This record gives sequence, structure tokens and C-alpha cells, in this order.
Amino acid sequence: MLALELSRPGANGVHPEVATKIRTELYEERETPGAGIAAFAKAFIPSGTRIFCEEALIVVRDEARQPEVYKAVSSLPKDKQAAYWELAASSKPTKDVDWINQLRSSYDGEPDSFNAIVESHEQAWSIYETNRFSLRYPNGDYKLGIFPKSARLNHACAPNVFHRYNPRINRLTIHALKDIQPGEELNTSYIDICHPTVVRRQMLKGWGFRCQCVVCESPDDEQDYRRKQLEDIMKKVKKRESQRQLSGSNWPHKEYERSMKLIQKGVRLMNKEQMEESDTLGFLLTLATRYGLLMGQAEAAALWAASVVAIEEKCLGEDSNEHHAALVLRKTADAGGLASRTLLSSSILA
Ligand SMILES: C[S@@+](CC[C@H](N)C(=O)[O-])C[C@H]1O[C@@H](n2cnc3c(N)ncnc32)[C@H](O)[C@@H]1O
Repeated sequence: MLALELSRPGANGVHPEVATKIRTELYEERETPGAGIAAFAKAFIPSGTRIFCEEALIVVRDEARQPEVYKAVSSLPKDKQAAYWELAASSKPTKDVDWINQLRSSYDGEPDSFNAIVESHEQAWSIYETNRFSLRYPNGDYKLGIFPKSARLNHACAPNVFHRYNPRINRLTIHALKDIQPGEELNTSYIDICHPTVVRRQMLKGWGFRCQCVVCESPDDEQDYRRKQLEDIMKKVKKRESQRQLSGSNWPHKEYERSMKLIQKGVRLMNKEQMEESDTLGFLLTLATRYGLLMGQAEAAALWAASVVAIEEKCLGEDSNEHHAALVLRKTADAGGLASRTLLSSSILA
């Protein structure tokens, strides 16, 4: 299967595996019934462990279409191309045919060869759509990339690992969200999990499977209702934060109080759902800290900020921008909100 090229250690001293089948001490890849290849813990993995991190095989623009993706793959060394072609391809062909016409206009070979070229482009595209991860950069740039080890992680709506591209080390990092027992499958989430089952399943259709994780199959209506409430809360909190940004210092105290009530409810629901991800609980607690500082709740803000630091460290590691931002937030909160106005002028919604 994967044949990754040996390279010198990266910035964080990590060697890519050389084996044809990835086998690390912490996890292994193997077939799982009905869900292709998946990753399984080989040892106990404590919460917060960086299980692995890796560089992208290809990175393309958000706007890239079939020819650009195919070109990026074809430009790779042969062993890396092989690693790409071995990945799962589950997405359906697109209805877009413009790229085929464009290819044809510059093609002067045999018709049969042209059909084969189109098929290769379609296969490259399907692999890309099935396995791509987001790369967000501090300057706001957004790209998409293929990370071959991470691409073997199957989805669950109660994930036990968290993935995020770290631009500081130019790698996708995978961290344990909870203690993981030997034999347990490592699952990340492909989507925002603050939605009820019917919405999550709809969002996952593009990957061509019906999620049957413990949350989706749970007979507990209360759990589904909590996710629905979380969907509403996250939507409202984000909308209100955008309004606050627009109003600047004119946002009334009672509006902060309303947002705080929503945030507190969201945090309670997330605790029940055992969600401790950077994107969910980390997001709400960061806002709570900022609002708390402005509302003169310095003591509570310091506690929330400490939780944010812990969440970012667990999900993203000490070398992440988010962890650094959380340390600044905590410092401000510990200082009793002296710099709270500066802090509040920035948004975490971007
Ligand atoms: C990023 S790949 C994950 C690795 C993949 N299983 C493989 O064999 O390489 C995404 C694809 O894996 C499968 N998959 C991921 N999560 C799944 C799940 N919870 N249940 C069933 N299939 C899943 C789907 O076919 C999906 O399109």
C-alpha cells in the first residue's frame, strides 16, 4: 500500500515512515468491514498525545478543478504518485464537463487515449474529494491538501482524534481527544458535529457512506436533541459575535449577558456530549473569556482562559498558533483584563 519516501526529519524532528504498510507503535492501518482501511490503536494512547503529523502529498487552491489536481499528482515522484492512487475514491463523478472540453481543445492524440486521460482525471478527482483536508494560513489563505496517513482515518460523530493543519510546522497534526485503548479505531470528524443526526448524515453523503457511529445509532432522543440545541446555539452565538464586531464598543452590556447565557448553555451541552474539541468547546470558552473580561468577570475569565489553553494544547499542541493565542488570552485574563479592549477588537470567527 503506501510507499512513502524517506526524507530528513522535519522541523519537529518527525521522520515519515518508510514501510510499504504504515505501522507505528501507536497505531496500525487495516481493513475494517464495510468501511475500507481504517486506523486502530496498537497501544494505550493518552488524551492529548500527538499520534502523528505529516506533510501533504499535494496542496492545491480551493478553486482547483480536475486538470489542476491531476497535474499536481502527475508532478509527484513515482512512489508518491503510487501512494496517491492507492487512496480511497468514494465521491461520485461531478456533472461539470467544462474541464473535459478544455482538455479536448488542446488534445491531438488518439480518441481512445483521450478517454483514458479523462478517466485518470476523474479518478484523481474522486480521490481528492474523498480525502482532502483544509489548510488555513494565518494570512487568511485557504487551500486543500492530501495527507496520505490521515486520509486513512474514518469518520465518527463522537471522534477520539482531532485533525488540523498547523502552518507553523507545515504539517497536519493528529491528536488524541481522549484516552484511547489498544484495538480502538481512531476516528476523526469530517464535519461540524454540532448538528442532529439527520443533518450530519446529509453532510456526509458526499463521502458515500451512511454513518453508523454510536451517536448516529443511539436510541437516545435526548442526545439528538442536545446536538440540535447545539446547532442553534452555535449559529446564534456566531451571529451575535459578528454583530458585536460591527458595533465595536457600542455593544450594550445586556447583549453580552445574552450571549453569555447562550455560551453557558452550549458549554453544559458539550460537557454532556463529551465534546472537548478546539472548534466547539474551545471556541465557546474563548468567547466566554473575552466577554467575561469586558463584563468585569476577571476571575471567571481566568478560569475559562486556562481551559482554552488546555483544550488547544490537547487538540493542536504547544507549537500551534491557537495554543499561542490561548496563552496570550490567559495572560490577559490573569492580569484582570487590563488589555481586554485590544483583545475584544479582534474576532475568532475568521
Ligand atoms: C478519508 S477516507 C477514510 C479511509 C478509507 N476507509 C480508506 O479505505 O482509505 C473516506 C472514506 O472512507 C469511508 N468511511 C469513512 N468513514 C466511514 C464510516 N464511519 N463508515 C463507513 N465508511 C466510512 C468512506 O468510503 C469514505 O468515503
